[in-house]
Amino acid sequence: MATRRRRKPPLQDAIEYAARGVDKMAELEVEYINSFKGRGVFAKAHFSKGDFVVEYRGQLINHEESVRRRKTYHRACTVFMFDFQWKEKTWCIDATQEDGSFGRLVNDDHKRPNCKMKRIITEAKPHLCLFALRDIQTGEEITYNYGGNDWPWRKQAEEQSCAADPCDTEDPRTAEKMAESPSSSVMQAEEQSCAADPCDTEDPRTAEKMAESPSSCHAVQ
Ligand SMILES: C[S@@+](CC[C@H](N)C(=O)[O-])C[C@H]1O[C@@H](n2cnc3c(N)ncnc32)[C@H](O)[C@@H]1O
Repeated sequence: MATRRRRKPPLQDAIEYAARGVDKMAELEVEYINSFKGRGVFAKAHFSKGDFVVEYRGQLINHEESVRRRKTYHRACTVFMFDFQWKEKTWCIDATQEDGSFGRLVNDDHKRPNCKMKRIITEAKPHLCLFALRDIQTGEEITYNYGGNDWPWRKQAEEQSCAADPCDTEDPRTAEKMAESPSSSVMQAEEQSCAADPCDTEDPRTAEKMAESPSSCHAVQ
């Protein structure tokens, strides 16, 4: 009789990947989509609702340092800086470096995202991880809602979908709109809790650390 492999609790899975600093290479791939969206991350395997998908990896820096860096970076790069709350302070994952990691290449979908960004704590450090909001089929693009409402590409995507010619030609307005983009990210991360997924078994280290942090959602505004 065939035995079904027991699914690893998603929080435990995320903690292990975060500790190793690697991505799910067998289950994810990066593809170039078009000149409007750039690259994106796609599922090479099925993900079940609640699964850990990928970490938004980068340098963990404090608020002062993120303010300083934002002044020096090109504005288009600041979209790779993800602010979040931890221990009643604002922190930032700076993923501006092209380091080959997948999380930084996940695109925004504010209408029908298939993942949600959550904060986990392991080894006394916060990590931002994407978890599946629903089952994700092989071939689907991994997306999450960056939050906010004024990301330039959202308006442009609507304009494009109304346009008669949907062909993929470079739009000079993109660069302009990117330059107008907000200088600080308004993406959102909430804490991954075991209650969110009844399949999770509690990691004592994490639970302990999570208890230290505020229990509310971590809206980044
Ligand atoms: C964090 S990066 C994501 C990876 C990016 N696509 C790339 O190739 O480097 C965010 C950038 O991706 C693009 N992007 C993200 N979501 C998008 C969407 N839904 N439609 C169009 N462009 C999007 C925007 O240019 C944005 O500045």
